[in-house]
Amino acid sequence: MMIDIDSVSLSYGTQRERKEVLNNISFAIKPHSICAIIGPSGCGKSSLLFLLAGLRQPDSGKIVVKGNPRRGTILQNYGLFPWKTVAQNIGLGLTLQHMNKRQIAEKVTALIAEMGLTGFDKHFPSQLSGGMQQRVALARSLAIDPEILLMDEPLSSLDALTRERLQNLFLQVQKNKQITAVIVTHSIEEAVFLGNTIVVLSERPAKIVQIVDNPQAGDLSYRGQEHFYSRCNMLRNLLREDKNG
Ligand SMILES: Nc1ncnc2c1ncn2[C@@H]1O[C@H](COP(=O)(O)OP(=O)(O)OP(=O)(O)O)[C@@H](O)[C@H]1O
Repeated sequence: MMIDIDSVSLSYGTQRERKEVLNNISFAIKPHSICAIIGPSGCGKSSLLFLLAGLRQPDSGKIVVKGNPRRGTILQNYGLFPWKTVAQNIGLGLTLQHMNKRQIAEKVTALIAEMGLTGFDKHFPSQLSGGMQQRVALARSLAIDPEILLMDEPLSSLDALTRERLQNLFLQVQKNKQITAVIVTHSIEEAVFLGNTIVVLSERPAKIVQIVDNPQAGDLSYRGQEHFYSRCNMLRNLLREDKNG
């Protein structure tokens, strides 16, 4: 296993006013696979991603990441710097690693082309559509050649077709570069299309409702298949049962 999440619990607040967010969460993520995390709004998905990114520590339990992989993270709202251009935003991680300027420029140019952003390198984020900003955020996290990519709603607020195009693009990159990815999503279809494993969380405090094995994920033709719809329905029922139950 690449990542082992073992009996993890987390709360916010003080002793007197504790808000329990994650309750005894355990699952494992295989190398080079995609794990989708889905659950009701506010249940604790982003908090779980924060723990995986090492930005926060659990109250109890542990998260073990094998080796010392390079981790790329895309937090909600893409985290782009508005005063930096597309090229500067994408090259940020490399600049921080003190890579030389020529190498950064080469890598950034290649990523800009890969993400279909050619001609926009000198633009600022505010001059781009939401979908383009999300591609910049994806390019920035890919620039450091992450072995693990952690993403919080990276494709939200896109129209359906742009979202599907970016999902396809992401799948191709993830396969080519053998990335282990975790994606937090509100979208049942996205979880089923991308997630080799789908972790279904309950209302807060989030417990595991089910861990769904989804071997067909990663196949670009999956969306059009009968089985895709039955998987989506199964997931919808799991989420609904939890809400009603
Ligand atoms: N730093 C914090 N301090 C206190 N409470 C917090 C903090 N961060 C998140 N919370 C609360 O913890 C709960 C879980 O938040 P989190 O963002 O993890 O949920 P989520 O499932 O990602 O939500 P959404 O689906 O709406 O993005 C929410 O009730 C939120 O208000």
